[in-house]
Amino acid sequence: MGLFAFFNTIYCQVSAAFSILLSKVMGVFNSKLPIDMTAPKAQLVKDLIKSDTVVIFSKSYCPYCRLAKEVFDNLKQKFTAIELDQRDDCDEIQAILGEITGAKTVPRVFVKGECLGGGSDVKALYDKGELQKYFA
Ligand SMILES: N[C@@H](CCC(=O)N[C@@H](CS)C(=O)NCC(=O)O)C(=O)O
Repeated sequence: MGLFAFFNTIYCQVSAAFSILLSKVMGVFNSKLPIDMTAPKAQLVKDLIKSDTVVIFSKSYCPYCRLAKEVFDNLKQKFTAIELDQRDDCDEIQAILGEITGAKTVPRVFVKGECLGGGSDVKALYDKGELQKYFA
């Protein structure tokens, strides 16, 4: 692993830990931030999930997102990546993904509309030969 990738991974781990900590702290004051799943933004996320066989909600600098993309590249399976860090509605979409999947971290990987989890989850499924079954 190169120096940049190493620090990138550390940065991602810290930002993921910070976001989990923040959500726990918020939880003390506000049991759950309201997310309107009937709002147009939630509908947009649902439409994006259905927009391709494989949809990856990603951040362009995230090593786990790169891992997920590599897995699908290895399978020669095309995917749509939505780079949330390049959008103004990044936080809003992550909150909605949190509501839908139970986690707000990136990547959030969907295959045929089903959330398979994050980068490590997809890699584990690939290593076990289970991911391949979705495209058989
Ligand atoms: N085990 C998870 C780790 C994912 C993770 O730590 N992602 C970081 C970015 S690299 C994250 O979501 N940080 C919080 C954020 O960006 O909002 C996976 O494999 O997907």
